Amino acid sequence: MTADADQVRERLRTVEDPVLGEDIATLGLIDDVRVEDGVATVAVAFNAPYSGDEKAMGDRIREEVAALGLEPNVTVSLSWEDPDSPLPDVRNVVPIASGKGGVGKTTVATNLATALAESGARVGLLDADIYGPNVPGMIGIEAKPGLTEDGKIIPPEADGIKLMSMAFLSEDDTDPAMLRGPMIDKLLSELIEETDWGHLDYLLVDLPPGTGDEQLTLLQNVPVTGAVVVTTPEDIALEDVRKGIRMFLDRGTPVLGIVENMSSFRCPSCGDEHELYGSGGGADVAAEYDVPLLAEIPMDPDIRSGGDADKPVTVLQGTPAAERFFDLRDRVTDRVGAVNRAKRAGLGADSPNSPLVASPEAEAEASRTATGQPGASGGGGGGCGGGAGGGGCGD
Ligand SMILES: Nc1ncnc2c1ncn2[C@@H]1O[C@H](COP(=O)(O)OP(=O)(O)OP(=O)(O)O)[C@@H](O)[C@H]1O
Repeated sequence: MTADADQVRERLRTVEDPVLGEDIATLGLIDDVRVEDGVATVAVAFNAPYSGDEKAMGDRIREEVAALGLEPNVTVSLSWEDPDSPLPDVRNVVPIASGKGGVGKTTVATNLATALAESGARVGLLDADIYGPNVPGMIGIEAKPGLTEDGKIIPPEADGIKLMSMAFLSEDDTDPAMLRGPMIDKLLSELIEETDWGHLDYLLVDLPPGTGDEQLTLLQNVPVTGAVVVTTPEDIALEDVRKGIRMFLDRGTPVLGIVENMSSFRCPSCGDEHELYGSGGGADVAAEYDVPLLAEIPMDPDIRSGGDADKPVTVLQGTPAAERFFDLRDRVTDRVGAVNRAKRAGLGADSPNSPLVASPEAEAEASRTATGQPGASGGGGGGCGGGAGGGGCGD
């Protein structure tokens, strides 16, 4: 006798989520199971294409279905997507931020974009650095955007990455030095919403450095999945990175993790890595806020020459630097997956194993409430409760 949909569902209770610590059925990650003509179609609420964790769970589902004598067909359901999003065809928006300039934010954004595209993901890169839009130079895109019949901007494409940049607007009368808050809001919103991105798995946004208006505009206007915060190991940069992390957490936007760039110097002659500015700073800040340290990228002549030659290092495969960016890609996609699944499962920051982190402000509010002290905010804190159905963090 062939197994029915209920038996398949029951069997899928043996498939554990490697991050959230429970099985995918209990977490509510199975949207639908149908059995027809010996084929079991299982629709899962995964949303991080090319995540190793999600691929592994997909394989486990296939194994269990096959063990019931059925042919597995695993599909990804997107029923939880927010139909009101200005970017309904973009699965994940991931800003790359830094507390201060010059720490390698653009280098990380371009290399991560290239590494994602290399794995087969559909990738967009938005260079939102109003004061120094340098992504087109770094990535080697010379083409200019076009226009669709209905007036949407068509982003130029290179190495599988669709790119929009403030630099494309600089030929008109837009002098960045003259831009003020509302104009920046308008330009950034236009760049995001008026671009015909098509279907994207990941839209990376190279934010301007700092914790000001532009960053907040982005957080208000698009549903951000989670941010990557870039720092160098020096103390001053680490103080800046704290501000950057708090900016996201206070607004209920998940932080995917920290990248410590230029964490050491890779000597091109001997291949050894030497620590120039001390070590462990990025790891300490990551531990302080309970977010992962996603990568420690050395200062590496391959990276600089890659950027200067208009080719990110991940294109120049086989270098030690390129490997670091491939590892970063794998950590980022897994974190994106974990954050989305936690939101879908309704696991807030206070749930064990949740990848979501409460903001320091929300924690302080919670402890004030617990000790009966009057609270400072009337709005219930930032937090990241994240319910199913596309609500919660980052929206
Ligand atoms: N790991 C690295 N090894 C060698 N050079 C690096 C590395 N990271 C960044 N650089 C170089 O440092 C310079 C600054 O990097 P980048 O432009 O990425 O910084 P940024 O944080 O985006 O700066 P800004 O805030 O000014 O936009 C570039 O010339 C880049 O090639």
